[in-house]
Amino acid sequence: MFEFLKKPQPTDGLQGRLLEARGIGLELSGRRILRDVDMTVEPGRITTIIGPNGAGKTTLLRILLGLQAPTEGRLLRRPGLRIGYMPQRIVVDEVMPITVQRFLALGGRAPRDELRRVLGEVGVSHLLEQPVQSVSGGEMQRILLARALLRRPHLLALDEPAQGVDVSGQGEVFQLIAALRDRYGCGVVMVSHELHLVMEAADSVVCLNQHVCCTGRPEAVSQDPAYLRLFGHSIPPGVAVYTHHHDHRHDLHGDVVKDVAPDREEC
Ligand SMILES: Nc1ncnc2c1ncn2[C@@H]1O[C@H](COP(=O)(O)OP(=O)(O)OP(=O)(O)O)[C@@H](O)[C@H]1O
Repeated sequence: MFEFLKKPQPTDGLQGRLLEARGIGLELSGRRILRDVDMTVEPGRITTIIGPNGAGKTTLLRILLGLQAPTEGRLLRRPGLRIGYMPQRIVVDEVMPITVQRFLALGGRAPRDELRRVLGEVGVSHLLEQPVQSVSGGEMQRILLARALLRRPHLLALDEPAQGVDVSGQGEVFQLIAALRDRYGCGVVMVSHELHLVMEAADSVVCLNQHVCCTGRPEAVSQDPAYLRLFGHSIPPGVAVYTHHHDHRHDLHGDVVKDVAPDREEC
């Protein structure tokens, strides 16, 4: 944990929110990663960060969680906030096979009943004794989600929770997240590329491209000119458009879409 989070964090003006970022910026090795980002995360609401590849979404999430120190701005956190974090990827040792039970217990003490409970909540309690190396990509996402629930979080922070899940299963993952939010009464902050599902499932959307291009309710964001410039279909062929996961290249009107971010200054 970084020193700046060990110091008492200012909580003035949080007004019931779980987290608030004010003017957050990050420069690494002389390169601007984020600038002047304001956003809030509220209890009982799903806030989703979207944006093109390299927009700084994962980095912003890590800053919100205190895993990365910003170089500018202030972060306000509710005192005693318990966070369950599901990272974008996790390295599983192929040489030392461990069961799902052992894997979930790595973070600390957790009774077997508790492990079974969280796995049950995400629909994979049958995997408890299975080697973690043998589970499918979609099952692994659920196991990581279960791991994030172990601390009975006030805030669930999810980095691409539907990554590696086939299209038909992605909707189920989003429904599951909404159900967990209802069950735990927690806030959710997540990063996602599944724009169609985000627009259905989020209470609030932050469209990021180094800075906040637009933010608000999904209906408003999906009509915003900045959003349409980044993701819209009215963009001429050949202009970079991001509608899905970064490994996918999209063919717009026969033109290969380039895998580079659009003009960052203008979103
Ligand atoms: N530790 C680091 N040192 C230098 N540059 C970094 C570091 N971490 C991230 N970056 C850069 O910051 C930018 C934002 O990365 P980040 O992973 O936050 O983007 P993202 O929006 O989550 O992208 P994606 O959609 O591809 O996952 C990238 O250009 C990345 O190379």
